[in-house]
Amino acid sequence: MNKGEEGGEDKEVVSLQTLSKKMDDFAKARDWEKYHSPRNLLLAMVGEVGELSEIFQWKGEVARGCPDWKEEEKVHLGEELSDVLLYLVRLSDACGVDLGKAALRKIELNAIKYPVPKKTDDHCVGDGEDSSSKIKLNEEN
Ligand SMILES: Nc1ccn([C@H]2C[C@H](O)[C@@H](COP(=O)(O)OP(=O)(O)OP(=O)(O)O)O2)c(=O)n1
Repeated sequence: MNKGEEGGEDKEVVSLQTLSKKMDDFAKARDWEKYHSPRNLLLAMVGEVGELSEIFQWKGEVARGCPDWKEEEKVHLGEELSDVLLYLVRLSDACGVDLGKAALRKIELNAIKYPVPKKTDDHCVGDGEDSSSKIKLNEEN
């Protein structure tokens, strides 16, 4: 773990490598590596996504930042998000995929697929054209 360069002492940057190493140590110490096959890890992760979904089930729309949630609900949310992330990191390792590198590459691909609208397209907002024509303009680029 590294301290954030600009943050204070409490701003720790947690790397994917740190999580990966800790999961590896956790599994080795318990002799659980034999259970951590790609398929098992995928199923475990999907199970945790289900547990994460349960937290949101029947709540209706939730505002960004979950401002109305009780502290214990936020703690529970953090636990379920962590379970998903930890299994995802472990699954990537089990498949020989460098998740950090793959994710950075994917962000670049996303930016190519969904380019930022050109400034000339933006002027149509408030120029009397509706938003559907703006979307059309963007799609033509
Ligand atoms: N074979 C296992 C079992 C657990 N874990 C780790 C990864 C997860 O972070 C967490 C999952 O533990 P549980 O299966 O006990 O799931 P929960 O913590 O969600 O508990 P519960 O399902 O009782 O709410 O433990 C693991 O690496 N390998």
